[in-house]
Amino acid sequence: MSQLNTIQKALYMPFDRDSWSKLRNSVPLTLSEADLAELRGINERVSLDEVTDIYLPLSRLLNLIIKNQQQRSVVLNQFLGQQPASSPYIISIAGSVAVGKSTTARIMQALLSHWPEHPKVDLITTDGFLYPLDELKKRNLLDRKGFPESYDTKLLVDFISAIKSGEEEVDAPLYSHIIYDRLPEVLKVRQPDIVILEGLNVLQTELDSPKSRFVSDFVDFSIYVDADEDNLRQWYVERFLQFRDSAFADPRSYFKHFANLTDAQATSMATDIWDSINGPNLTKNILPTRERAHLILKKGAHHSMEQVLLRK
Ligand SMILES: Nc1ncnc2c1ncn2[C@@H]1O[C@H](COP(=O)(O)OP(=O)(O)O)[C@@H](O)[C@H]1O
Ligand SMILES: CC(C)(COP(=O)(O)O)[C@@H](O)C(=O)NCCC(=O)O
Repeated sequence: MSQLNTIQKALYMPFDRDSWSKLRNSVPLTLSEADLAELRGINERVSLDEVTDIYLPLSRLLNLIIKNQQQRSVVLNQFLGQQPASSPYIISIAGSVAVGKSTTARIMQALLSHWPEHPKVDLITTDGFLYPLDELKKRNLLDRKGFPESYDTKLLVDFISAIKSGEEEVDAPLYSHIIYDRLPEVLKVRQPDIVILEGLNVLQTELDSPKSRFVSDFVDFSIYVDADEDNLRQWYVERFLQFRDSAFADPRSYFKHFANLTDAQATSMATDIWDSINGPNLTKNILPTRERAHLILKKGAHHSMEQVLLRK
């Protein structure tokens, strides 16, 4: 198990995989292998053991926390003599590029929506809030994608505020890794019970004005998916090689000229992108937000979760 740093010792209770998995307390395994196949994202490596050992206890914990929140609304009802306005429960998932945020988010979405209450769970990714490609070019930010200044943070904060206010319908902008740009269509968010907001920037507080609000002001429970940089670089390179064989081969792909790279060329290009953009962004802007999360999931080699830190 990794050693805790000083701040982690102060704030978190650590669990190794074995002790965390026991906290599942017989939650039924609600996903079949067939369901899992849908969730595996780009490569098919998520194991059923990972879901049982890590994600089912997490689903149980969130179920208890959310039920507790509902109790609070019963208390408020008694106090006010009227039902308080309803608003969705917001879970955020942060972490480096290629750590597996979107895979984690999709597993959580599936598990949470399988609860007996069948909550409506919407998944939003913050890449939709990157400035459109033309705007990034205008601002000379093409080499800074993923850095705080590459996001329209005001749009993101206004969006999450509208969702939390319980507005009937809110539009979420969508990003495409194929065209490397915002899509013309939007996702209509219509009063879900739970929202999972996934992105490397969800715990960040760098905004333009001191009066600004942060995404975290609207988030009820935050998760940081953590891994050592050597693993992250390797997963980034592996995903780049997979993209070369799939997404880059799409004629609409912004990177279609990469489709014919040899393994060695693609590996060297992905390593360069990591070392010049995603690695520095991790060190400067993402990793420093880790200890703001309510829960840290620490992955070891092969995406296997080896430690869970839960806020005391
Ligand atoms: N639990 C997992 N087991 C195996 N592979 C995984 C797992 N989570 C993610 N991956 C793989 O790691 C890479 C990055 O995952 P992804 O979810 O796209 O990351 P992010 O959204 O953080 O950029 C992808 O190739 C994905 O298939
Ligand atoms: C769009 C992103 C900032 C989002 O990160 P992700 O959702 O993959 O974690 C990232 O995938 C990205 O494009 N980074 C810039 C350098 C690169 O092409 O990887």
